Amino acid sequence: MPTETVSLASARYDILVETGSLQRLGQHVKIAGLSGKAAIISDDNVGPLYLDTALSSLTEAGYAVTTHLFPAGEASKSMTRADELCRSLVQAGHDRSSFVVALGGGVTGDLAGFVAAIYYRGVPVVQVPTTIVSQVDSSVGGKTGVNTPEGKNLLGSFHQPSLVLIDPATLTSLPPREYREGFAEVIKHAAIRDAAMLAELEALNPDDVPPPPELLLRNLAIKARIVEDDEKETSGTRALLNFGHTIGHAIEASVPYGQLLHGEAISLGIRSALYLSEKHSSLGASDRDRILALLKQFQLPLTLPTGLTTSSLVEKMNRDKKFSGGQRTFVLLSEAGKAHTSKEVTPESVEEAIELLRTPC
Ligand SMILES: NC(=O)c1ccc[n+]([C@@H]2O[C@H](COP(=O)([O-])OP(=O)(O)OC[C@H]3O[C@@H](n4cnc5c(N)ncnc54)[C@H](O)[C@@H]3O)[C@@H](O)[C@H]2O)c1
Ligand SMILES: O=C(O)C(=O)C[C@@H](O)[C@H](O)[C@H](O)COP(=O)(O)O
Ligand SMILES: [Zn+2]
Repeated sequence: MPTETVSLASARYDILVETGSLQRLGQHVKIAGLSGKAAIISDDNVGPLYLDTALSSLTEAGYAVTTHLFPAGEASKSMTRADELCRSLVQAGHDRSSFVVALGGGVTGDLAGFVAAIYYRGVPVVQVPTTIVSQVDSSVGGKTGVNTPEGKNLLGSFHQPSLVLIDPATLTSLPPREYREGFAEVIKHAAIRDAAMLAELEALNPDDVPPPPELLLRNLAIKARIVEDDEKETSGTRALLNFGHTIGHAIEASVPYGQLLHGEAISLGIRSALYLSEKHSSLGASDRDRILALLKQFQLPLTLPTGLTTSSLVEKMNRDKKFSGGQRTFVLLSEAGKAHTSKEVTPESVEEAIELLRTPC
């Protein structure tokens, strides 16, 4: 089976990508060495579609399984839902020998991963991602957590999965908007590390679902290598995965959670980050236009929703986890495929980069 392995000082795990692999979840979990009772956490869109398959496969492999559903959507990435899920696991008799299976998109992966990170001070988690965002990005690397009204992912923990099992066939049930939003992260990976992949994405028809499994595998491998370099975002390499997120997260958190999908907010953030890259790094207009054209190809938004003031976005942005001790760090491109962090971006440029989003593209 096409596999990537993530090797960290603290953990080593496989990412398996194969059509139909959800039916063999139990076997793969066994090979990964997990024992104990399984708690599958999923949302109420994904549950009705894939819970039976996951449950049967784990049961056939000899696992006792309980299931825990929560309401779909970004608003569920909250401490309240994490608390409810933890209590539901306690009530279902899970103890330190249990493990969590996160079955769903990035919201499920982040929330269930966070539950696993804190449950009885930590139990293993298996990530079974079912969206583009989660298959190429959120299931890999161990960032788990929840939002607060003040900002995205402000509470959380690094908790690496024991296994990531990707079944690209699950993407066929995604509504078109939820399918396309994921390409913001796919394009981000190519933009920061692999200019050649931009051409492959240009050749992709957004209506051909699912995308080639090998493209998913190579795209998530970009993230896996960065995480191996800097697991906990301490040296600066992992911060590159935040390209487009500084302003993007501020926008996402400034409208009611879920109004803008994560990838849609990141598309806006990428437009701003391209502007800053031209102004404060060496990004050329042709690379900028190529990346903007790709975002358009996947019908991602490039203009701000109405009613957001620049000052309120700047205020939200100042809580970004890359900013500390009064130092503002941005991720810029020097050219397509090459990213770096910079502390040179001025407040005036940030305001311009936000104002730009009020103009058509
Ligand atoms: N931890 C990380 O490194 C990381 C990376 C990227 C994004 N994220 C987080 O991921 C979240 C966004 O993830 P997302 O875009 O997958 O959102 P999501 O999990 O909310 O999924 C989007 C929608 O699609 C539905 N859905 C999921 N899979 C489906 C399927 N196969 N068929 C039909 N419907 C399906 C969901 O129920 C939901 O309504 C954000 O909270 C973001 O912050 C985290
Ligand atoms: O894994 C990472 O590191 C990323 O930055 C990936 C991002 O796509 C993702 O949205 C992540 O959750 C953002 O991290 P945060 O630390 O800014 O919350
Ligand atoms: Zn993201």
